[in-house]
Amino acid sequence: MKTLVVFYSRRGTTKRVAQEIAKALNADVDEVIDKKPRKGILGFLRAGYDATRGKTTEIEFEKDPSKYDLVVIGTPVWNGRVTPAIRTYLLQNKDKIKNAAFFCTFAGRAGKCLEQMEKILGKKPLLKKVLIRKRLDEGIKELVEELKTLTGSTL
Ligand SMILES: Cc1cc2nc3c(=O)[nH]c(=O)nc-3n(C[C@H](O)[C@H](O)[C@H](O)COP(=O)(O)O)c2cc1C
Repeated sequence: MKTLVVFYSRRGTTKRVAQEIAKALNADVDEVIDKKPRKGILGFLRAGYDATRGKTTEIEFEKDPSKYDLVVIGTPVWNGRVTPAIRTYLLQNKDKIKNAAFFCTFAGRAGKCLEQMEKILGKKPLLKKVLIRKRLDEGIKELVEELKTLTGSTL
């Protein structure tokens, strides 16, 4: 059963989750790069604005999701929403994703991030998980267990 973990991360939190679950599941990892500058105060402000407006962006990634049975997709929450990078990834790859699982990392309010991802993909993910930053270790442990159950039984 081939699993790919795809993520976007501005500050490394979502990256850490993606790397740890990929290791635990023996899965491949692919980082989505947002070509728009997101660093500094201007980058931060633009990030929130673009997420709120539902903007797409220019992205780079390497792996072909159609080669996998399950694609786990992770994003930070920006203004209660999915990031432009993962919005764009989902739009570009929705026909190539057979089965999806979603997770997001956030500081205090996950908003409608995961619901947005589901809507963009156009089908129900097999699993949805929110991970609050202050209890990240706990969240990673739970997510790994849930994904192991999923990959052991459903696929
Ligand atoms: C532009 C911007 C908007 C954010 N909006 C929210 C939000 O609405 N709710 C929340 O809980 N956290 C919000 N955060 C915090 C991030 O979701 C959180 O720190 C996340 O874990 C960062 O992931 P990363 O380190 O992979 O970039 C926001 C962060 C940024 C940069």
